[in-house]
Amino acid sequence: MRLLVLGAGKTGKLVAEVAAEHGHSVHVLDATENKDGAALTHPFVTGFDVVIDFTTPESVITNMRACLAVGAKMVIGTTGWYEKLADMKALAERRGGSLLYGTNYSIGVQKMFALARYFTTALKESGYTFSIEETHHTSKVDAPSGTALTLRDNVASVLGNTDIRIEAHRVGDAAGTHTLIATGPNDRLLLTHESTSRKPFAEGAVRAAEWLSTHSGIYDFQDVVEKL
Ligand SMILES: NC(=O)C1=CN([C@@H]2O[C@H](COP(=O)(O)OP(=O)(O)OC[C@H]3O[C@@H](n4cnc5c(N)ncnc54)[C@H](OP(=O)(O)O)[C@@H]3O)[C@@H](O)[C@H]2O)C=CC1
Ligand SMILES: O=C(O)C1=N[C@H](C(=O)O)C[C@H](O)C1
Repeated sequence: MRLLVLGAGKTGKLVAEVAAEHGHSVHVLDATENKDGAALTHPFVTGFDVVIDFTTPESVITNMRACLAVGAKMVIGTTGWYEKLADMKALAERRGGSLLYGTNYSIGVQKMFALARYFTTALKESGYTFSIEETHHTSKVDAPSGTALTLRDNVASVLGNTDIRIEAHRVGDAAGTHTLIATGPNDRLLLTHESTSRKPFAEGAVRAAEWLSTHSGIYDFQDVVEKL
């Protein structure tokens, strides 16, 4: 597969490494090479099977506008842009582009979402209230994390309301820790996922790109992860 990786930061670099390990041909564009999406011309983008984006909440919108408009297939890892999700879906539909987006490509976190639904179901009738804490590195630009928002959606789908507080912490180089807390009058239950490496994000994103290369449409990673 011919892969274009946008972003050569902490995660983009790992995505390129993993994709090369999987035998794909990989081209990476950093911020200088792709300022304001300048590199994403029609002939350039259509030379790739899938584009993977790990950039910033601002750049990813410009990148999606350029790539989806020419019918490209995109896997989006970047978080913090979801107020534009409906616009991007509409663009992809209009122009025949494919879009697979996910707040967390780690399989462990995807399992946590399923466990969170079970955890909430088991505790909701017993008077517990639910909250979320997330901890990331100090250079993270969005808060709360995309994963915390998806975790909240999973809990809310069981509770029937979104009354779930999220507390965000920024500490050192933390790769990402998410905890769902159920608080009762006399005790607390905690469900925690702690990333000890960024590699699983890259592994999941490359697997998502491999899957998307043979599918068309618009997908949330959590809805297709079991099919990869
Ligand atoms: N869904 C998931 O599983 C995961 C999602 N993420 C998300 O991915 C995003 C990136 O995270 P992370 O790698 O940690 O961040 P980094 O800051 O380490 O990397 C982002 C990189 O993108 C570059 N960049 C900015 N604009 C462009 C552009 N137009 N074209 C190409 N490159 C560009 C930046 O360059 P410069 O610094 O020079 O501006 C930077 O090197 C974040 O939104 C994060 O939340 C992260 C991990 C997992
Ligand atoms: O910025 C990060 O580092 C991460 N971002 C994603 C998020 O916002 O949930 C996924 C992971 O937690 C790492």
